[in-house]
Amino acid sequence: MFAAARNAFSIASRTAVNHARVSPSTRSYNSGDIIWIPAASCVAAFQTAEKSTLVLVRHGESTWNLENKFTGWVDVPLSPKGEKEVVEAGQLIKESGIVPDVAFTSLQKRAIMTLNAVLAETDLMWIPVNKAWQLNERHYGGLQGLDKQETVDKYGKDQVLIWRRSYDIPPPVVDKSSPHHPSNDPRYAKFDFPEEWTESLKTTLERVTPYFNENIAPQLKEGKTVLIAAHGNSLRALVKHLDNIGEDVIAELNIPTGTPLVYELDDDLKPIPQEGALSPLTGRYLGDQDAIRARIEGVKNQTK
Ligand SMILES: O=C(O)[C@@H](CO)OP(=O)(O)O
Repeated sequence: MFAAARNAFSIASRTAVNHARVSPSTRSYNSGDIIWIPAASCVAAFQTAEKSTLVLVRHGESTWNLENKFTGWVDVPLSPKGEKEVVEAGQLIKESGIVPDVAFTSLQKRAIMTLNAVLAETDLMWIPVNKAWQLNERHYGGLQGLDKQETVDKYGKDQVLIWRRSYDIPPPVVDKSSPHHPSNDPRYAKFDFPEEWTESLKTTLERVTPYFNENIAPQLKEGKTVLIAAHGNSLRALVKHLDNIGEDVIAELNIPTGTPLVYELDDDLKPIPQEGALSPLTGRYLGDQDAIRARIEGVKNQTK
C-alpha cells in the first residue's frame, strides 16, 4: 500500500513539477489527458501514507485497582475515578486532533467501558470496533482475587514482584475446578485453554503479538489510525514488541491508567521516536506529564 502510494506520489509530483513550470500555482485544471495536481497536495498525500498513528489506552482505574486486588481476567468495572479518567482520555485525544479510524479492545468491561468513553468524547461511536480475548489482561492464575498487600505480607515483596513483573515466571496455576479458569466463563466457550492456566508477560506477549500482526498491523499499513483500549500487562507486552524493549527493562515499566499513549509508526511499523517520550517508550503520553508520572508510581507502589 505504501509502495503504491509512493509510486502515485512520484508520478503525481513529477506531473505537478512539469506543470508548475508552465502553470500558475494557484489553480488546478485539465491539460489534455492529465489532471494537474498542486504540488502541496501531493506532499500531503505522501506524508499521510508514509506513517500511521497508533493510540494505546490502558483502562481507567477499576474497582479492583482501587481495592488493590490481583485482577487478571476477573471482569470488574471502572471505579468512579476510573470513569472520570477515561472521559479525560477521550478529551485529550480529541484535543490532539487524532481521529481513529478503527478500534480494538479486549473482552473485559473495564477496557470496553474505556473505549466507549473515548469514542463518545471523540464523537466516533460509529467506527468499527473489534473485541478479542488476545487483548485481555494477563491471566493472574491463582493470585486472582487476592489482596496485593496481603500477598506481599504472606509471600514476601520479592516473590510478589517476581509474579508481577518478571518476564517469564508465571503466578501459580488454576485448574478447571476454579471459577477463575476460562473454561467456566461462557465468553471463552469458543476457545480452548490448557487444563492448568496462568500467564507470564512472555506468554501474554505470545498471544498479543500474533493478534497485533494479523489483525492490527494490516490496518496500520493501510495508513489507518488505530485505537486500542486494553490493559496494563497486555499493553506492556505490545510496547515491548513495538519498542523492542529488553526483558530486564520491561520489568521496570508500568503503564498508567486512562492515559493515551501515542505512537507514530513508519511503513515497517517501526516507532518514530516522539518528543517528550518517557524512556524506554518512544510513544508519547498525552496530558499533564507530572500527573502521568504520579499515576505510573501509583501502579508500581501497589506492592511496597
Ligand atoms: O491485577 C492485575 O490484573 C494487574 C493490572 O491491574 O495488576 P499488576 O499491575 O499487578 O500486574
